[in-house]
Amino acid sequence: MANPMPARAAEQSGTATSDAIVEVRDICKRYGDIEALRGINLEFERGKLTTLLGPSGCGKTTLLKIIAGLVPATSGQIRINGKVVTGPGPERAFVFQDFALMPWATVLRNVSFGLELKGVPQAERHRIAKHYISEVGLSGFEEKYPHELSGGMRQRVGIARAFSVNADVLLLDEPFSAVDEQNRRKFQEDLLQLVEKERKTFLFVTHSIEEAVYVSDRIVLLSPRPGRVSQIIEPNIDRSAAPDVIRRDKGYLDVVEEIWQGLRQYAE
Ligand SMILES: Nc1ncnc2c1ncn2[C@@H]1O[C@H](COP(=O)(O)OP(=O)(O)OP(=O)(O)O)[C@@H](O)[C@H]1O
Repeated sequence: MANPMPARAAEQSGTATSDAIVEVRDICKRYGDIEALRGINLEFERGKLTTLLGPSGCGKTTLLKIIAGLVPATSGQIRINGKVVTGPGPERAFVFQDFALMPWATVLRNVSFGLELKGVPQAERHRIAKHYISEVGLSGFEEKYPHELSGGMRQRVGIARAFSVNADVLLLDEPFSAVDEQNRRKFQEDLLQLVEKERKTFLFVTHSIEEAVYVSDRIVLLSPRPGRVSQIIEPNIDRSAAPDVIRRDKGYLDVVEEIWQGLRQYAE
């Protein structure tokens, strides 16, 4: 069911896709004396979900923020749809670890806020926001405030907000880290449905190998600091199978093990 590409072949295809929406070219990042990233070259294809995985501190969040235009690279270049990134832009939406919701605003206002900033008239932005609130399973919660929601529900608000602005690229930094395992699995299913339905490009950071293999078209393993691309794996999961069948599938488990072995060298 899961058929990982040999790392070398995948590495080549990982930097030679023709339909790349995001291009990362020779990115290096220093924070003072700390060298966080060194010589990162990657391309991200339209409509695919790529996960960044690697030891703590290897620069996953930094890379995501550089792509978002929230943090400048020390050297190198990011291109989105061929255009060089100089700051944040409407074609990219960042879903933060803590969701960054406005506590004083309702779910509806939070989800439609990006559209409000763009000057979209209220009726239109509420129509769009309600559509995505429903897509993430929060219909009926439009008038609730963030403190009235569980962590998982707040996460859904963050995702609905990212979808509402109709960004081509969604950058998700450990979006499921604050929710329990049951909800996490539900979100993984939701995420896969959204990837299929919306044809957006997803860049996803997680610490969970299982989660990465379950949701990703491609997994980029980064080495410890300074982060470099150490391996690219394409799990090739047959998503037509039921979730519990996939999670028990030998091919799926083999990819999980392969990645674990790849990362284990850094833990020892
Ligand atoms: N604003 C900053 N100023 C100084 N150093 C920073 C800053 N942000 C990150 N770093 C350092 O850069 C390195 C990479 O950090 P980053 O958060 O990108 O890693 P990460 O792989 O996302 O980590 P984790 O998995 O623990 O979330 C770390 O050593 C971190 O301490």
